[in-house]
Amino acid sequence: MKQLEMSSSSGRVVTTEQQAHGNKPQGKTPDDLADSHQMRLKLHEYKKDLFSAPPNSILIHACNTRGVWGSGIAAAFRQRYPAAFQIYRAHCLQMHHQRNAPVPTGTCLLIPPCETKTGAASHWIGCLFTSAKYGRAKDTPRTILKNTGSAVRALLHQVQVIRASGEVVGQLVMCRINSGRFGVDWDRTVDVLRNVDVQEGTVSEVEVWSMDED
Ligand SMILES: Nc1ncnc2c1ncn2[C@@H]1O[C@H](COP(=O)(O)OP(=O)(O)OC[C@H]2O[C@H](OP(=O)(O)O)[C@H](O)[C@@H]2O)[C@@H](O)[C@H]1O
Repeated sequence: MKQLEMSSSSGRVVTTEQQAHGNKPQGKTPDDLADSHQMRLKLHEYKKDLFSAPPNSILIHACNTRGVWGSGIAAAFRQRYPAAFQIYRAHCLQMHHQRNAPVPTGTCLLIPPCETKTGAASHWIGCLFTSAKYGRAKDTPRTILKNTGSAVRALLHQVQVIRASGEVVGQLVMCRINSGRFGVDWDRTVDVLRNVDVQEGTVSEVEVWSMDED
């Protein structure tokens, strides 16, 4: 069940899941107090073209684990970043094995700027594996949302490690992941993203750039 935070009459924050199960704790437990101090990922939404992000930004999109950037924004990525596509494809088809050991969903592949064509943008590309397959065989919205939380946590961790190594990694810029071909309402993905826990002093903000009409 979707966990929506809502205030009870006593002012304590409970979840719809607790309500559904008649679980009505009386006061704040130590876990609750720790949780209330937990920082969450901040999202800032803009009406902008993702591909116009500044050099070294990380452009983030949702991917299947089958090595296909076939349509939607993935196809635009394949056209603009053919070298990055080859890295994604090798990750899916050579580093992993489709049948025996596919790329685990809920993980992320972060591809450094690698295009050599004159004029190519120097963007990192963050591939969030939110569904195993694509098209009619895509995962259910519930599974895609679960995978999204894990994949974003994995991405934030990778960015932190890379920055610590001294590499230049700019801002994180995401499209409205899952909201097109994967068929998940954008608002549901926003709920998941806003619940991703972050640590102080680490990456804690993501910009969403989309040209979609609201
Ligand atoms: N050309 C373009 N330029 C700029 N923005 C564009 C655009 N085209 C669409 N958008 C927007 O980008 C957001 C996400 O919409 P998308 O449908 O792309 O992605 P998604 O995350 O739901 O699904 C991922 C699966 O889509 C593909 O599937 P296939 O392989 O073909 O099966 C992949 O491979 C994955 O597997 C929405 O806001 C769209 O308005």
